[in-house]
Amino acid sequence: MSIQYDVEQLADSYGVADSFPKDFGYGEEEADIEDSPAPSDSKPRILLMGLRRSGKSSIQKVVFHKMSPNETLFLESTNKIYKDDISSSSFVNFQIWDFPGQVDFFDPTFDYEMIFRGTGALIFVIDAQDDYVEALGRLHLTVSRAYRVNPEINFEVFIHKVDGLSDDHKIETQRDIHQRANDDLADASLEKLHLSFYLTSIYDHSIFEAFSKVVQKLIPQLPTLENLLNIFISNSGIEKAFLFDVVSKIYIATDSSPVDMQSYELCCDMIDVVIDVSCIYGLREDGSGSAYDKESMAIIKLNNTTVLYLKEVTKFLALVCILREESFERKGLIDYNFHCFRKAIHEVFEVGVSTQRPMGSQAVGSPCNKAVALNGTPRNTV
Ligand SMILES: Nc1nc2c(ncn2[C@@H]2O[C@H](COP(=O)(O)OP(=O)(O)OP(=O)(O)O)[C@@H](O)[C@H]2O)c(=O)[nH]1
Repeated sequence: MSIQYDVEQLADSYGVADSFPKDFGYGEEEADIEDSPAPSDSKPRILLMGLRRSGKSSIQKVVFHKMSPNETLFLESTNKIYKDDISSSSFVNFQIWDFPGQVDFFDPTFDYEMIFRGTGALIFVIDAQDDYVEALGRLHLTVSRAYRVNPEINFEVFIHKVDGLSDDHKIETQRDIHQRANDDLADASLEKLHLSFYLTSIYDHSIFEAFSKVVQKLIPQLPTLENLLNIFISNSGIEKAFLFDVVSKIYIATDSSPVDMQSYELCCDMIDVVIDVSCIYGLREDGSGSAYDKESMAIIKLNNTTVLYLKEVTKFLALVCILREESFERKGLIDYNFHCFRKAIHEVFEVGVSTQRPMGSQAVGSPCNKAVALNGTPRNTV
């Protein structure tokens, strides 16, 4: 039995008009994209805002630059907006803007309208170990201003540094912040402004999980990716599958069964192991080559009859699956289904690329044929 028919049909029938991501693989498109990248300022943004020392730079460094959490203790205070373009190394085709806590961005010389107009998500970081009354005031001011400029922004609140709190305290803090923030919005007649809350810490996987959810909301192809994963796992006897952005360990999609933190952590750890081993033993003698390429795959058998299976999907994406040992006996079937799945994923994004380039004349990412949608995701103007 194979899933070839289903997934191909799905990919074919999916009229992708969006260009996310700009670069998903190898070959021709890549050269064009490299040749004419979109001006970095026109890329959709994820803003990191919050009071001083709330942990904004640490989040960005840990998630996108592999900084170890302990090293963040030595981070200096940010004193100007730091724009981080991570799209060259990651599937996540966004700019992350880290704001210095002390800047008054409502200063008249500060063009906040321009900033909010091109924003996909605004992450407001609140230090849960500190008194958060001032932070709540600033949260309200920030989101209400941003909402007036661009109501399509996703507003995400990271209740951060929860590693220092007991489980009960965490829940109580979240409830209290949720209640007060929404009361403030109701008082300002902004009930339509929706805030999403996450408990996060850089000392565990919660920050990666929260960032995954933020990024997923900005991926127009998400429902298709989920469908493909559902079809793949149900036809292959797999229990859970994540499509990972390898560099950041953000999962950009998973099947529709619930995510439990332990499975996610296991898969993250597997990516670390594969990349670390590959960096040490996988490169050529002169140090050339890549730690992650088309050949990348790994199988880890755990002592509880669970198997972890990782395979390369695109230059930036890996599929990591969790399955029982007995299902893994049908590895041939799984590999065949994976082959179809991989092809479908490439097609999903290829459709987006080809609809962007009539007669091959326009490079993907060219500002001429791409606009930023209201929610900040790249959108085809044709
Ligand atoms: N316990 C704990 N400490 C954290 C966490 N995240 C960040 N920190 C610490 O918080 C301090 C401030 O972090 P920064 O990332 O510099 O904060 P910031 O919001 O960028 O600060 P400004 O640049 O001044 O706006 C550092 O000492 C970090 O180590 C966390 O999840 N848990």
